[in-house]
Amino acid sequence: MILELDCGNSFIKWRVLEAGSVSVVAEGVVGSNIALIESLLAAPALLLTRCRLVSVRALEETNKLIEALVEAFDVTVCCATSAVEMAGVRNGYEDFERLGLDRWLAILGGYKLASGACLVLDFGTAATADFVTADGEHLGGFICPGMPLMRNQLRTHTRKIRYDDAAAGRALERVLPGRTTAEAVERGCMLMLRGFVLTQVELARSYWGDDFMVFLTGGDADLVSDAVPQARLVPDLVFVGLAMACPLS
Ligand SMILES: Nc1ncnc2c1ncn2[C@@H]1O[C@H](COP(=O)(O)OP(=O)(O)O)[C@@H](O)[C@H]1O
Ligand SMILES: CC(C)(COP(=O)(O)O)[C@@H](O)C(=O)NCCC(=O)O
Ligand SMILES: [K+]
Repeated sequence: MILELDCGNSFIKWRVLEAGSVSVVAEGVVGSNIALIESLLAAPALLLTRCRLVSVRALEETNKLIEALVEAFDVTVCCATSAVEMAGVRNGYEDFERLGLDRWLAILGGYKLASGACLVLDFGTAATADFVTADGEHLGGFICPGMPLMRNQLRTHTRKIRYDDAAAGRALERVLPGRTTAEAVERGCMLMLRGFVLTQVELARSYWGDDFMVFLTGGDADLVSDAVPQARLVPDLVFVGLAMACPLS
């Protein structure tokens, strides 16, 4: 079985595939290396032989995780790395290694699924947008704070914005003007993200007319999906690209 990991700034997304197949045997989201190992040990009947991973974390942190995986499961690990060009896509960054690896993999996945021009939007700790033309030219993209960063900035830089997670969860059931602090902040930040999305779609339309696909991914993608009904919500888009960057024969 193959262990796949997407190590973002806030969470590690993991899943296990049957070797030589696309069927997902187990999956989860965890907050730390230790929690990952514990979840994998707790999952029944996993026979891990290989692992592929992408990380936007510091090298030292990623290496610690790899060591822990090798020690616990004796897996062979393949780490996705940057490239100037892959699967028909040319990295648009001046310095290709500076483009976040999660973005690069989501771009590869999006271009493959679209077979044409695409706009890839990822809503994690940060929110990112990336533009790829029909002939595989990555034009670059945009980065702004995602939902967790926006709400935490308000909580830590004001005296009176304080509310708990339960109130935050309830607040997002509707988008009427907020009548509590939780509602006002949670809905305000969500509308910021939706505004970001609409701006990106407008830009893509100015380049390509209606001839492009929009992909939404990342843990908070469902918060914006109503704003772009034409978009495809692909929660595992980074994993699609990961399989392309780390083929395991
Ligand atoms: N099962 C889940 N576990 C944790 N966070 C989740 C989950 N589903 C959605 N989220 C949301 O996803 C966001 C984090 O997105 P993610 O793509 O994992 O970020 P990153 O890649 O930066 O670690 C959080 O704001 C959280 O509210
Ligand atoms: C933009 C990101 C912080 C997004 O990370 P995430 O929200 O998925 O944890 C990450 O892709 C990154 O660290 N990129 C390097 C800078 C860049 O892409 O220009
Ligand atoms: K991510």
